Amino acid sequence: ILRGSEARPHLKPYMASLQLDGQHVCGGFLIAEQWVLSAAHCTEETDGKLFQVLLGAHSLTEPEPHKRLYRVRAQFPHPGSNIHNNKDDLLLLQLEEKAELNSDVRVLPFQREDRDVAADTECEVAGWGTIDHSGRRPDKLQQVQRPVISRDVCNHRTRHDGTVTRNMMCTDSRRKDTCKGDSGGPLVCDGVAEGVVTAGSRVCGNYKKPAIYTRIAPYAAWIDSVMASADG
Ligand SMILES: NCc1cccc(NC(=O)c2cccc3[nH]c(C(N)=O)cc23)c1
Repeated sequence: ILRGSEARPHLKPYMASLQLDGQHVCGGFLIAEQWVLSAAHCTEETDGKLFQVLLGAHSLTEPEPHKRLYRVRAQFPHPGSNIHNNKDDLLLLQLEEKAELNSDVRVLPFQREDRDVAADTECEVAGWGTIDHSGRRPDKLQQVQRPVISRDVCNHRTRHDGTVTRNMMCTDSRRKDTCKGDSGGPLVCDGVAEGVVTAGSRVCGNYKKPAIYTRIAPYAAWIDSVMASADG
């Protein structure tokens, strides 16, 4: 998160850190006791290894009362996701066991009504992604509030030039923005997860490249079917 602020500890108890060998790679969030939603692009450089999922954390390194690392039983990238574009950039992770829910670990509801969030709506995004252009990484969860911009503005030829589909949404990226390592985290508007951070053009903090999110509502049926079909 560029030019955000430290989140109030454990006030976003749905936040997950997807880790490999103890390193934060991507964000994610708890959508059910045994399920985390993130971005399919996060698996690009994992060489087939399964993530571990850190829940209940504010600091990535300090001991905290309800912080716990969960193993992943299975990972389900959306079948339409691919490395060449941002389409269907969603990843479902089934935890080895149900997460223990408590004051620091909580499920976040996601939007099921497929209707665009109005432009200028202020939404919040959080993550342990890079906090400056030198790629510095935070120890503590960061957050930033960003206004939604219309798909038409986001698709202007000087911005994302028509690549933003109806299954995506955008927020203004002037100065304050998402960045490397924030992918997979939720865009929360009025307490509901409306989108999942995607790297898009990978650019951070440049108003000409608004942040792009995969809208969740169009994928509610896919999410429900994967959760229903997986064992346990
Ligand atoms: N503001 C939109 C936004 C949201 C989330 C992430 C990103 N930016 C990256 O993720 C990124 C940035 C720079 C070099 C990078 N290299 C790689 C990579 N996978 O090799 C990713 C990146 C941008």
